[in-house]
Amino acid sequence: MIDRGIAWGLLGPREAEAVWPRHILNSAAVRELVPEGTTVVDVGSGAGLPGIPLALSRSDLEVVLLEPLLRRVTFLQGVIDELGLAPRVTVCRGRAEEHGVRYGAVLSRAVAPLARLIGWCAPLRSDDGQLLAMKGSSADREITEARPVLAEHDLTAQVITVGGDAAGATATVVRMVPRQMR
Ligand SMILES: C[S@@+](CC[C@H](N)C(=O)[O-])C[C@H]1O[C@@H](n2cnc3c(N)ncnc32)[C@H](O)[C@@H]1O
Repeated sequence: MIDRGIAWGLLGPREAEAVWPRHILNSAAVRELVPEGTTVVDVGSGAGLPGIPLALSRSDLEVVLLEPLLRRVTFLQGVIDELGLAPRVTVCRGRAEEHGVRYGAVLSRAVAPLARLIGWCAPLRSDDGQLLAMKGSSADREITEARPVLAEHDLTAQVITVGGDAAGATATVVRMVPRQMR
């Protein structure tokens, strides 16, 4: 699977060794924050991150991988078929701002600065849903920059570090919920 990701240009050749900690375990770490049995959209899924590791580690979730680029959508459909994840996991070709479906968890990793991401993702959140944006060390700065957009959507943001169990990978996630849900 890693070879195929490199062949398809979805992973750098020098990234092969780091795939487990940097991509797969980092992605799976977000499972701690996703409520049981909910619907999830992975916005800008790319090579299936974080949606595929999340779906593999949480069989209670229905996961939609949302991705605008045809080549990546074709790759993702191949991964879903090979891993036997259908119909629980599906791929949808499209852009977040045009998707128009609502989910319990709107997930993203390395897609856009938080302020832009909120504008795309907030309309995809169900009434009791949350936005989960996987970010690195820029999380606090991005929250500060996104304050006007957070207010516009009546959302509050919190930085949470997840993972760090025996597998060792951690992830920094910005969790956004309506002010009254906090
Ligand atoms: C840097 S890649 C990250 C892929 C993956 N999430 C990861 O962590 O490796 C960003 C992805 O977001 C997708 N993307 C860009 N704009 C988007 C939009 N408006 N809606 C949905 N996906 C978008 C791109 O096609 C690309 O696959």
